[in-house]
Amino acid sequence: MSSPFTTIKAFADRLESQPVDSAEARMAAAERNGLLTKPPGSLGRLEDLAIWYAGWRDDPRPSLERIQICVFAGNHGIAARGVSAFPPEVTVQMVANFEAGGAAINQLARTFGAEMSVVPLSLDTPTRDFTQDAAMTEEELVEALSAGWSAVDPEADLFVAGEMGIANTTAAAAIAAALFGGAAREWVGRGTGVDETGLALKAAVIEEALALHNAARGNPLEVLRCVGGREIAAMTGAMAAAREHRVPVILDGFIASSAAAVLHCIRPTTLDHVVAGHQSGEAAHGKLLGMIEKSALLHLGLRLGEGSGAAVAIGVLKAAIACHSGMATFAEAGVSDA
Ligand SMILES: Cc1cc2ncn([C@H]3O[C@H](COP(=O)(O)O)[C@@H](O)[C@H]3O)c2cc1C
Ligand SMILES: O=C(O)c1cccnc1
Repeated sequence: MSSPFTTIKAFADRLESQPVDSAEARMAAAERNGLLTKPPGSLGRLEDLAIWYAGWRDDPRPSLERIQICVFAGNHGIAARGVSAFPPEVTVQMVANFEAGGAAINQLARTFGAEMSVVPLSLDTPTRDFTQDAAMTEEELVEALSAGWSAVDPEADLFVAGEMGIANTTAAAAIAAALFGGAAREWVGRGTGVDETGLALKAAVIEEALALHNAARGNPLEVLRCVGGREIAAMTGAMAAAREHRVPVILDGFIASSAAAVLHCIRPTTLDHVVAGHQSGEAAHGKLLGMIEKSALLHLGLRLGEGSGAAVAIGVLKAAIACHSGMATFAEAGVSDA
């Protein structure tokens, strides 16, 4: 499927009129939840998850059959500043690993019954070093948003966006700092494992970028263009497309959350179809989730990306839906109600 926009403005306009969930299905699911053979509220967040999912699928007794994980890959000019513990050629090497089935996300996709695809985005042309120039031109941003948009299967019943891009925790932290303010130091983390000097370098690089791109602040898509990356923009486009098709999304870690934050800052309701799968070990992820008003399902200390934390959370959503749609009601089971 191709994307329905060819300009940044047309993408932004598209966000103005996106569908909402089915209140009828959501309310019917809440009613069903109250009839199931368990003390009220005893399945905790699983109950909320099933009801949320039912609303987006327009089905009070939904199932989860067609799960899509899409891993977007991009290269970053900022990698040349030494902000990652790994060299930039790892991005393309990991793409080959995804294609061969050898990465963590391959195993998780198989474990949770998801279809996984990889979308490399102009890997031979890294974004520009955003301390010197905007990371992307307008055309490049539109191309990346479109690639993400087009990657979403409208027939999927759940979508996860993952990413691979050496140095992208620096881009994600720059986006977060530009959108939400605060010192760069508060938004940086160790990514692939940089030391204290590396952390200080990341913060310094981001401060330089914020000074250069100060005019972009207040315009979330311009922030994405100036300090983001192709795979991050693709995740933004994909999450918006999922909303267009009423496909619920499980959000991955810090980098995916920076892509989601762009949508949140355009309008917070653009993330109503999104649930946070996990809180990653990247230092500022908890703070970023707070900014986008999401509370993570899992806290496992993962700090990988690739969609891995979201993939593990698919298991939680499956558990929620299995209970909600499969359990007997008090009347059906002949169990005495309170
Ligand atoms: C082998 C390998 C596999 C990965 N899979 C995801 N990432 C993760 O690490 C990168 C972000 O960290 P930084 O900003 O420090 O470069 C991203 O590619 C992210 O997806 C990986 C990193 C490596 C080295
Ligand atoms: O939270 C993430 O997305 C993350 C953290 C560290 C490295 N790569 C990704």
